[in-house]
Amino acid sequence: MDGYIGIIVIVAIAAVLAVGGLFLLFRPKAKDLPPVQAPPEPPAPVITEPGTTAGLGEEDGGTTTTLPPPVEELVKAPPIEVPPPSAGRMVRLRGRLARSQNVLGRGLLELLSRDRLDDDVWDEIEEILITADVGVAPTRAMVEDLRTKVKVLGSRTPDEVRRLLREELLAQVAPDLDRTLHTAPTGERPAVVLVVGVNGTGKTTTSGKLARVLVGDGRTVVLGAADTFRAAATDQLQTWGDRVGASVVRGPEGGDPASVAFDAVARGIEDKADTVIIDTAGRLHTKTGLMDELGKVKRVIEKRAAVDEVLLVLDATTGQNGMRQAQVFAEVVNVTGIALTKLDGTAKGGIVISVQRELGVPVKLVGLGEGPDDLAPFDPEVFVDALIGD
Ligand SMILES: Nc1nc2c(ncn2[C@@H]2O[C@H](COP(=O)(O)OP(=O)(O)OP(=O)(O)O)[C@@H](O)[C@H]2O)c(=O)[nH]1
Repeated sequence: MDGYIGIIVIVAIAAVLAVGGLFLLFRPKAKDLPPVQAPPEPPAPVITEPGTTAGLGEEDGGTTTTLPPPVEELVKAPPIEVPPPSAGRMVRLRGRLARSQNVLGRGLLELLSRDRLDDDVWDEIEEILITADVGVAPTRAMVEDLRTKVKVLGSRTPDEVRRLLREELLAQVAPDLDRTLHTAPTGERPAVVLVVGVNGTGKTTTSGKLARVLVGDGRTVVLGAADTFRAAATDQLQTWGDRVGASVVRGPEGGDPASVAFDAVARGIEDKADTVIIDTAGRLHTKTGLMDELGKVKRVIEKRAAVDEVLLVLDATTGQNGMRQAQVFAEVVNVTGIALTKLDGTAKGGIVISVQRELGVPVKLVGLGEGPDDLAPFDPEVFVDALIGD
C-alpha cells in the first residue's frame, strides 16, 4: 500500500512539474504582446472667430482665446477711377515702340540712304524685314517696290528716303482697313465683345483695359468672366471691373463658360449697359475642343443678343508661333479684329503687317505696356511715324 502511495505522489509531482515547464515554455513573451497605446491627449481648445485672435493666455498655458474688443471697422470701397478717353492714346504711347524703331525703322533708313544700293544692301534690307516679322510675302513685295522707286528717284536726299519708306510701310499696314471697334449698343441691347486667344497672351488684361477704354469714352460696361478654367483670371477681371465701376459676372471655378457668358449678356440687358465684354478661356487642346467650347459660348450668347465683335488677342513677342495659334482661332470663330499686345517689348513690330495679311483681319487695338491705360486704338499713321522716327 505504502508503495502505491509513493508511486501516486511521484506521478503527481511529475505532472505538476510537467505543467509548470510547459507554461514556462509557451507563456507569451513581451515582444509578442500588442503595443500598449497611450490614451490620446485631448485637443487644445482653440476658438477663433472672425476678427478675433487665438493667442497664448497668461494663466492657462495657451488654451484660451483672446478676443479683441468688438470694434467694427469701416471698410471703405476704393474710389472709382475715371480713365482718360481713348483718343490720342497711341500718340502718347508711341515712344513705347522704341525697340521696333531702332531695329526696323532706323535700320531701313540707314540702308536706304547709302549711295550705292547693291544686292548685298538689298539682302540686308530683306533680312531686317524678315527679322521684324513682316512676313515673307510682304517683305518680297516691299523690296521689289522700293527697288523700283529708288531707281526712279536716282540720287536720294534724306527727306526723300524717309518719305519713300513711310509710303511703303503705310501701304503695307493698310490704312484704309475699317478699324471700328463695334461697342455701341443697338436699340435696347448692349454690344457684345467676345475676347478670344491663347492664355498668357494678355487676354484678361486686355479685357480689363478695354473696359477702361470704353468707360473713359463714356460707355457703361459689364464684364463676363467666362474663363472659368483659371480662378485667378476671374479675380483679375473683378479687380479691373471694380476699379472703373463695371459689374463683373462670374461663375464657379470650372463651371460652364457659356452659362457665364449668357448671364453676363442678360445682366447687360437688364442694366441697360452699352457694352458687354466677355473674357473666354483659350486652352488650345484640340481644334474640335476649342470649336465646341467657343462655338457653344457664341451660340448661347446669341439667344439673347448678337455678338458684335470677336477680338483675337495676340502676343506680338511670340512671332510665327503666335501666328499659327491665331490661325486656329480664326478657323474656329469669325474673328473681326485683332488686339496685338506687348508691342512695347519687341523689335518685331512688323507683325502688324503679317498678321493682317495672313488672317485678313485688321489690328484694332495695340497693347503698349503693363499700365492700365496702355491699350490704344491702332492708328496706322502714328505707328509708321513712330517706326521711322520724327
Ligand atoms: N509689356 C506688356 N505686357 C502686357 C501687355 N498686355 C498684357 N501684358 C502682360 O502679360 C501678362 C499676361 O496677361 P494676362 O492678361 O494674365 O494673360 P491672359 O491671356 O489673360 O492669360 P489667362 O488669364 O491665363 O488667359 C500680364 O503680366 C500682363 O501685364 C502689353 O501690352 N505690354
